Amino acid sequence: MTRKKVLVTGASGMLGANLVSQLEVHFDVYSTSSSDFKERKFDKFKVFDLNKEDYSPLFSWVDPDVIIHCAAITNGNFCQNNPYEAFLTNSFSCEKLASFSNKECHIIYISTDAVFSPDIHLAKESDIPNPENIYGKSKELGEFLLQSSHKKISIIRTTIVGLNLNSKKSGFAEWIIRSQQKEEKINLFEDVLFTPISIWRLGKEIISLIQNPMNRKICHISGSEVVTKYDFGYELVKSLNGNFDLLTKGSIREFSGRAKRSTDQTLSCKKYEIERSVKLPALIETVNDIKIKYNERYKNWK
Ligand SMILES: NC(=O)C1=CN([C@@H]2O[C@H](COP(=O)(O)OP(=O)(O)OC[C@H]3O[C@@H](n4cnc5c(N)ncnc54)[C@H](OP(=O)(O)O)[C@@H]3O)[C@@H](O)[C@H]2O)C=CC1
Ligand SMILES: Cc1cn([C@H]2C[C@H](O)[C@@H](COP(=O)(O)OP(=O)(O)O[C@H]3O[C@@H](C)C(=O)[C@@H](O)[C@H]3O)O2)c(=O)[nH]c1=O
Repeated sequence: MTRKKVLVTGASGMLGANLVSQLEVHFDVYSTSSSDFKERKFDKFKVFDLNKEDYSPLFSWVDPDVIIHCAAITNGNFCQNNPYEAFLTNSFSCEKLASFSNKECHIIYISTDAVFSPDIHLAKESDIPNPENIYGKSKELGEFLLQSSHKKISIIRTTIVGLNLNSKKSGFAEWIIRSQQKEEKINLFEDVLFTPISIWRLGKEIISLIQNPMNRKICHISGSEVVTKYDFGYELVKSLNGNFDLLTKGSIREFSGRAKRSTDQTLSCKKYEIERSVKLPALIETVNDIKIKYNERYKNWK
């Protein structure tokens, strides 16, 4: 049987780069992003700016059966100050991927908890989005454009944590790890709730969705446990035998001069768990995934 052709966008980013190696075991994987990176091990990669109008160079290079659309501007403050760029990249790329790909192509769009407002605890797929900031609005519009496209689509709303293969990038978990290495104190929000899932665990669910797609267009796939950003940092530092004295409990309210963020970023994944007969991970499993990957890559974290 021929392997499905899968195109991953955002392949130099945290999720995309790791996803390519996970997907390669099962599919014929092509990938793209707006820049290359020195740690890239996979081939069939093309630099392509999704802000361009004409996607023919990308689709004459590959005619995918499935697209996993991970590319986005994820810096919330940048999006707030540059709404044109945020909508162009995060929203209108969806419309262009839909119109340039073949009729049968299945588009999986990685969306976010940030489409919801803090009024909703454990947001369900049936809840109405009401984003707090431009980043969230741009992802909501991306969802809308795909839903209006008449293509086969899956929108995954998630809250990912993980490690970057690309050394030019750094996410939430790396920020905590680096602060430990540099012995610098950091303030972790005690008043922001989320339901984190590791990028590798999400990758497994994405593989299963490619092999056995859902009938629903939107699904929530995140961790099963509600924790604060402080709880996450505490567990991560504990699992790596780090120094808790460097972690301070802080409040998002003390953080001025940045785009507004929701204080409740939690997603309910009950529907997905029931439909797919899976148990999504609790905090300890998510932290353990990071620990395993960190030790694999760097042998010893200090
Ligand atoms: N990180 C998080 O906390 C969360 C992320 N998400 C969603 O998950 C997805 C993956 O996130 P994550 O891996 O963290 O993102 P990253 O910021 O790590 O990576 C974003 C990727 O998008 C690419 N990109 C940005 N602009 C363009 C463009 N104009 N043309 C082509 N490629 C572009 C980047 O390329 P380059 O390297 O060249 O900049 C990079 O490869 C995103 O859609 C995000 O909205 C959802 C919930 C939480
Ligand atoms: C969580 C946190 C952040 N910060 C600071 C440092 C950190 O780099 C910066 C941004 O925080 P975050 O990384 O949590 O970013 P933030 O934009 O809040 O998080 C979001 O990311 C985007 C991409 C999403 O899609 C959302 O789901 C959401 O997880 O705020 C703290 O000082 N303390 C904290 O406890």
